[in-house]
Amino acid sequence: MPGMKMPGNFFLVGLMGAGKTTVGRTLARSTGKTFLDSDHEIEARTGVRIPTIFEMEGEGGFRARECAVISELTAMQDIVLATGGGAVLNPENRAALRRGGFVIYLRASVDDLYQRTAHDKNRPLLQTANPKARLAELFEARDPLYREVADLVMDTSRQTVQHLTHQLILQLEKTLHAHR
Ligand SMILES: Nc1ncnc2c1ncn2[C@@H]1O[C@H](COP(=O)(O)OP(=O)(O)O)[C@@H](O)[C@H]1O
Ligand SMILES: O=C(O)C1=C[C@@H](OP(=O)(O)O)[C@@H](O)[C@H](O)C1
Ligand SMILES: [Mg+2]
Repeated sequence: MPGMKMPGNFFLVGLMGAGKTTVGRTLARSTGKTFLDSDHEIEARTGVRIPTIFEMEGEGGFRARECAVISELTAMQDIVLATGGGAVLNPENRAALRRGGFVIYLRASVDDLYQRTAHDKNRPLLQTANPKARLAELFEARDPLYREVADLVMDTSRQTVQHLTHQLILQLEKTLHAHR
């Protein structure tokens, strides 16, 4: 639905491999909004990739940078923001997300998340002996936090990115219309 205009910001949350970055980009294109990704923003500001930040500053250093970026980006207008999977861990970030826009939780099964992230070396938290077990732990710990901030929960299992984007736009139109 290119050219269709909807008001406000859309923020995507969910685990690694949920499709926040991929779906966020297509959703922005379809709604005429600016696409931003908190991880890309952190990489642009530091000049290094995410794994290097984890190596040099630990997860705590990364989270501090993520919090600063989320605070800034959630105050912008007419954007689609793909957050990093751990952004919801910080209550400040959760408040900023809820305050600044319409929050969409992209949900997927652990099996799907694992398949989508298995060959990617850019997620330091999954560089373990058993990344699938790690994803299952993260799912357990974070699913309630994603639900807490979400205005809309979208199941992404066995759905193409194109189909999901289309479904999302239909859902958003319906929800935003009902709240008018
Ligand atoms: N609905 C989907 N179906 C199949 N593959 C997907 C889907 N969404 C994302 N992917 C793929 O999964 C990988 C991770 O997607 P990404 O957008 O980086 O997730 P996130 O930003 O949530 O970690 C990418 O290779 C992407 O092409
Ligand atoms: O879940 C997490 O804690 C993380 C998710 C990553 O983003 P994606 O969810 O886009 O993979 C990235 O922010 C970092 O590796 C930490
Ligand atoms: Mg991403």
